[in-house]
Amino acid sequence: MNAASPVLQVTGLSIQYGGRRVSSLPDLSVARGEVVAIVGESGSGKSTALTAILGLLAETSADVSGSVSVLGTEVVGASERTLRSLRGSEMALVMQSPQASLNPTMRLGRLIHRALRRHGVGKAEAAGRISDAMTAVRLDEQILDRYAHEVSGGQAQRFAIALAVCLGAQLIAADEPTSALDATVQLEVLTLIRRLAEERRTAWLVVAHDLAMVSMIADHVIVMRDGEVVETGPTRAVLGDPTHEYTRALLDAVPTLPAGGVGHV
Ligand SMILES: Nc1ncnc2c1ncn2[C@@H]1O[C@H](COP(=O)(O)OP(=O)(O)OP(=O)(O)O)[C@@H](O)[C@H]1O
Repeated sequence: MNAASPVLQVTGLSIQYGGRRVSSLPDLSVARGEVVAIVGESGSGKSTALTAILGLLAETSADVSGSVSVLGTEVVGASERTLRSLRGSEMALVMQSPQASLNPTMRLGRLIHRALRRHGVGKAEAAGRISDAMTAVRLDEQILDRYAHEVSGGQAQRFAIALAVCLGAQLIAADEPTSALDATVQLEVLTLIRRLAEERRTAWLVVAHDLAMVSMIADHVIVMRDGEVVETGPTRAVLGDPTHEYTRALLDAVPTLPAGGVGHV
């Protein structure tokens, strides 16, 4: 692996249930500092692709073929041990509903300390890492004394991202990371994603159905329909001048794109 190698390289990924192909990604790479979005209507196969990339379909009835390489380690067919070592320290998942993804019985501080301990980070180093991650996501450390239900949705989502940053994840996969949040908080989380990509060189793979959001943060976009990629390319090109009628229909369904058209937050 050299610095220019992509963090994530997907080739010929196909996921079937009972012989029916529900998702496929022929070719996808995400480099350091890059945000790639997968868009499409409900049921187009976005989340299935994301979960396969994270190795989360390994113990299910899904038939996964192709190759998913995260920092040079193959995910498809990998042992649970290999997947465990990748999760957290190399790749992390940020879910749609942050509060639901955080253990409700633990204060956030205990939760983050426990995650670090599980990844072999000692107490002395943990304090520095937590403080650095909380600064990165602009959260006050006082929040660590609270439980997940005692913080706002936006704070919980920032905390979920802080957890990934703290563990050193270089690839963060996010499934609809802002759709459970209200509009102003959505913008804050989008700005955070973009900033972490730029400042920390984190690679992001974001599943979304909201094209306005995608236009604000993504460098590249992949448009999926019925389990197949119909269009892919730089965000400005795909959303600014779509070649496929399905992409055009998705764009037509967006009530308002931000003034000035596509561009980063
Ligand atoms: N465990 C499963 N068994 C059988 N089919 C499944 C399973 N999980 C997902 N599917 C099917 O795979 C297809 C793609 O679903 P997926 O959740 O990936 O779509 P999506 O684009 O992420 O949609 P949404 O935005 O609603 O989450 C759907 O037709 C779904 O019914």
